[in-house]
Amino acid sequence: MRVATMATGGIGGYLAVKLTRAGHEVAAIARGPHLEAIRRDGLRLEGADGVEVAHPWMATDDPAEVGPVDAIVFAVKGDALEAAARACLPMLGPDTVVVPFLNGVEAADRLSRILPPQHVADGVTRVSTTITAPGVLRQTGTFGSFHFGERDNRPSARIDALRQAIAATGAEAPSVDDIAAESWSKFVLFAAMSGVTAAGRCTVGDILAIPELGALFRAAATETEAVARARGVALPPGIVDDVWSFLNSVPPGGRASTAIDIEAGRPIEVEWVSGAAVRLGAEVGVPTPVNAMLYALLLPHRTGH
Ligand SMILES: NC(=O)C1=CN([C@@H]2O[C@H](COP(=O)(O)OP(=O)(O)OC[C@H]3O[C@@H](n4cnc5c(N)ncnc54)[C@H](OP(=O)(O)O)[C@@H]3O)[C@@H](O)[C@H]2O)C=CC1
Ligand SMILES: CC(C)(CO)C(=O)C(=O)O
Repeated sequence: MRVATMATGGIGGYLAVKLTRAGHEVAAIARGPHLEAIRRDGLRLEGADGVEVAHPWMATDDPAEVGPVDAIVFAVKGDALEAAARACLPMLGPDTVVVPFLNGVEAADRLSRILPPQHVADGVTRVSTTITAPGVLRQTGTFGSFHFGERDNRPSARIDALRQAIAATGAEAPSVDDIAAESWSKFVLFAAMSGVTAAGRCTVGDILAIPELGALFRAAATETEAVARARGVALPPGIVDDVWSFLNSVPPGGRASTAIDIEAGRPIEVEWVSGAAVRLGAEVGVPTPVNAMLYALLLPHRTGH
């Protein structure tokens, strides 16, 4: 397949390495020193499968050089979505699928305001990866799953092709019956994990070990579950217990990417995570006081330092 990663950070870079090494033509969209390093040395992933280096088919900051691709793995931070989406336009062919893996539940709607909606699918990932130096990515833990589908859940050859390509690399890419339920299930986890680990400057191990923090996490997750159900999302029963169980698969020192970003002084996605839980709850009359408190505590750090 010909796949573009817009862009080639933690998520896009992880898939760029895996798909390139599996023989696919990957156009890695990146910029600045990160792009220079990828061009010079390739992209290095230090992770669950050891050290893997890949030299993508193309590495560029100009999507017009790439031309139409089969699929775009769309993974930039929430605040960068609009500009990155506009930059994707030259890579759209007649049946190109754009799969967003951003945290939060609003990326597909936001993309559909910029790209022709028939190109936009929806997706969610559970993996923990970060850029540690130009051209270098580090994965924390061993989990790595990618769940995606057409927004109306119809069968789709283009989704199946990308799913098979990712699954063949050893990452999990199961078929998805209800992508909205999948996205919101991750959001129930992530809004709580992001809010608590970033605002509390703590780890998943702390959440599991300190009953007061565990209760805060569960209260935040319970609110987000209520928001989802009020919006008509068919979440599985016991979702808060499920996300609690997921915490046990994260290494004790693990944190949400929001917490890693805040510590590094980078902008954080608070508007699209805790802020979205509050905003989307208010739209359907569901109070979210715990998420509102976490949102308020994180707002001063929104733009990094
Ligand atoms: N990393 C993780 O473990 C997980 C992340 N997610 C979500 O995935 C999304 C992406 O996160 P992640 O991969 O970590 O982000 P990163 O910050 O690692 O990567 C994003 C990259 O996009 C680049 N970029 C942004 N806009 C453009 C552009 N217009 N042209 C070229 N490059 C651009 C950034 O460059 P620059 O630095 O120059 O701005 C950066 O290198 C987020 O919503 C995140 O919450 C979800 C699950 C896990
Ligand atoms: C919680 C986690 C690690 C799961 O993939 C994540 O999404 C993030 O840190 O951004």
